Amino acid sequence: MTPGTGAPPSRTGFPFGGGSDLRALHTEELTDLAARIRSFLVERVCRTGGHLGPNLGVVELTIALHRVFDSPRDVLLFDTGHQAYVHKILTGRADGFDALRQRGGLAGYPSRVESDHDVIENSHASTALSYADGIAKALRHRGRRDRAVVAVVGDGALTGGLAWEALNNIATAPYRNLTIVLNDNGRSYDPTVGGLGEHLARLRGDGRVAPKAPAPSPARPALRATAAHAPATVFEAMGLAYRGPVDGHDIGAMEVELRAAAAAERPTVVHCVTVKGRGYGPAESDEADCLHGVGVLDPSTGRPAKAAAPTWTSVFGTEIAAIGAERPEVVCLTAAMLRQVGLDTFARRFPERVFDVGIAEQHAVCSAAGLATGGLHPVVCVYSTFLGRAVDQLLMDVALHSLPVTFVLDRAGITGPDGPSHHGMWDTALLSVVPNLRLAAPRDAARLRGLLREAIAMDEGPTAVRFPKSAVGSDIDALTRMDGLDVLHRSRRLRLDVLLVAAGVMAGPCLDAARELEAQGIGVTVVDPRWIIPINPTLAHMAARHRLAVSVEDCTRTGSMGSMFVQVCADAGITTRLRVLGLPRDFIEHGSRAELLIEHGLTGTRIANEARRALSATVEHGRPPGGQDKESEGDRP
Ligand SMILES: Cc1ncc(C[n+]2csc(CCOP(=O)(O)OP(=O)(O)O)c2C)c(N)n1
Ligand SMILES: CC(=O)[C@@H](O)[C@H](O)COP(=O)(O)O
Ligand SMILES: [Mg+2]
Repeated sequence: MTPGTGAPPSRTGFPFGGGSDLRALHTEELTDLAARIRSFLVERVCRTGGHLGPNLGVVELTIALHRVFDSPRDVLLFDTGHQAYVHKILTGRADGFDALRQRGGLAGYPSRVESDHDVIENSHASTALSYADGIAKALRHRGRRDRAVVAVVGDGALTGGLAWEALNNIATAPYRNLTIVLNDNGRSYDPTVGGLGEHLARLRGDGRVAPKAPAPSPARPALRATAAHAPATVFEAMGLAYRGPVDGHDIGAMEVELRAAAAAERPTVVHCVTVKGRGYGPAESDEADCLHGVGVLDPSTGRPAKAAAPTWTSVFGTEIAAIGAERPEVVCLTAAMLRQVGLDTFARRFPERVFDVGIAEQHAVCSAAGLATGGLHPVVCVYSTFLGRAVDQLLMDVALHSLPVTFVLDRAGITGPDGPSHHGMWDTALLSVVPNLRLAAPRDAARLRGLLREAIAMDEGPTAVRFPKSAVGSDIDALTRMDGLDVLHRSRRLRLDVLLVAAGVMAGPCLDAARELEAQGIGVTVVDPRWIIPINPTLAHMAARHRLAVSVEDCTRTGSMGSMFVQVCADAGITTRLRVLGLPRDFIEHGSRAELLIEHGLTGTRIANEARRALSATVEHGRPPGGQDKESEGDRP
C-alpha cells in the first residue's frame, strides 16, 4: 500500500496523487522515495530516451514542491518542461514511462490532456515567469488569493529575455502569492554563460551545493547584502525577495525555504542549487551536457546502446569548420546549443569566432545584424522551431537592412519525440514573407555542403538553409540542372503526366513515388528546386507542360513553397492541376519521425496515391488521361 494513502500502489509503487500522498512520509521514507525515483528514471529513460540529466537534478526539489504546495489547487509551472518527469511520477503517471515520448504514450513535457497538474506544454524556454505573472494576476482578480503560483525556472532559462520581461513586472506586481524556484545547476547544456551565469556562480559560492541556509523569519526573508545595504542579488535589486542559496537536494531545507516563500509578503525567488544528473555517475561526469537529452542508453555505462548514423548536423559541423578556415569573416552564433547545432568543431578551431549568447535567440539574431553591419558574415545556428522567437529581428533588423546573415535551421520539419512545440514545421511559412531572404532545402549531404557555401557567399541579403533531425541518406545526383533546378528523374517514352517538386529531403519519397507511378504507365518528372524561397519561375513553365504538378515538403502547407508555387502558377495563368503536400496547419503530437511522416502522407506510396487521385480528377474534368503530348522528346525538361 502506498504510504499515507488508501490507494493501492501503481505497478511502479509510486504515490498516486501528489502532495497528500507525500506529506504523510517521514524523512527516511522521503530519502527512500527519492532513491527509488532516481533508479526508476535511469532505468526507464535509458530504455526510451529522453531528458535524463535535468530530471535527475530535480528529484528532491520536486518532492519538496509537492509537499509544500497543493497541486493542482496551487499552480506548479515548469519552465521548458523537460524537467517535469518527477512531477509526472508524483502525480500518478509513473506507469506511463514505458512509452515515454512514443506515439500515444506519455509526453516528454507537461501535457494538459494528461493531468490537471500540468499547465505549460510549450517546451520553448523562458516562458514560465510570464505565465506565473498572468496566472497570479488572474487568481487575484478572481479573489482566489489563497492559491499559490510556483514557477520552476532553470538558470539557463533565466538567460532568456522573456524571463526578464516577466521579472520586471513581477517585481512590482500587486499580488504576493508567487514563488520563483530557481533551479540552478550552473548549466544549460553547457555551463550557463554571461553575466547572469557568473552572478549565480558567485551566489552559489562557486561550490556545487551551498551550505544549509539559516532559517530566517518567514514573514521577512533574510536579505543578503555584501556591502553596506547594497542588495546581494540582482533579484533583490529589482525589489523581489530572495532566499538561498539552498541545497536543492535537501528536502527538509527546501521545505523551510518554500514555506517561507509561500508566506512572504511579496514574490520571492528561492535559489536552489542542484546538480544536473545527480546520483547517476555517467550523467554527473558527462562533460558535454550531463546527459541532458539522450537516446537509448546502456544504463550500466550511460553510453548509447548503438552507434548513431551520420546526421545532417554532423555534415554541417564539418563543412562550416572548413568554410571558417577559408573565410575569416565568417562567425557563428548559437543560443546555448553549441554541440547540438554542430558548432563544436568550429568552436575548437576558431574559439574567438563563435558566440554562445545563452537561450536568447532574439539577441542572437539582432547581434548578428550588428556583426554583419560591422563587416562580418554571421551564421546563426538554431533549431528551426526556436527561430520563431526571433522573427521580428530577422524581418526588421536583418532583412530590412539587407544584411548578409545566414541562418542554419537544424531540426527542420517533423522532429518526432519532442512533440508539437519542437517540430520545425513553421520556418518556411515564416520565412516566405521576408523580403530579400532566400531559403535553401538540401536533399542530401552533398547539396547541404554546396548550398551552405552558396548561402554564405551571398552578401546582398539574408539566406537560410533548413535540414531535418535524422540520419543523412546517400547522395542523390541530378540528371541535369535547368535554371538552377535539379532534375532528378524523368520518365522515358511516357507522356508528361506528373511533375513532382521535391523540397529538400522529400526528394527520396518523390523518387519512390515516381517509380510507383511509372510502373502504372504514368509519366513523372521529379525536380529539386534547391532554393525553395523565392520560387524559381522555371517551375511554373515546367508545370505548364504536365497534367499535374505536386509540391512535397516537410513543413506546414500554409505559407509553404507549395503555396507560393500555386501563386506563381496562378499569376502566370497556368491551368495545370496543382496539389500541395505537406503538414497540416495543426499541432502534431509526439511520435517517431518515420511514423509521423507516414501519418501525414509524406512517403512515396502516399505521394503516388495522391498523384493518381488528382490525375483521375483531371480526367473527370475532361482532359484526356494519356492524350498525345504537344512536347516532343526533345522538349522534355
Ligand atoms: C527558446 C528555446 N531555445 C532553446 C531551447 C533548447 N533547450 C532545451 S533545455 C535547454 C537548457 C535549459 O537549461 P536550464 O533552464 O538551466 O534547465 P536544466 O536543463 O539545466 O534543468 C535548452 C537550451 C529551448 N527549449 N527553448
Ligand atoms: C528541451 C529541448 O528543447 C531540447 O533538449 C530538445 O529535447 C531537443 O532535443 P534534440 O537535440 O534531441 O533534438
Ligand atoms: Mg540549468
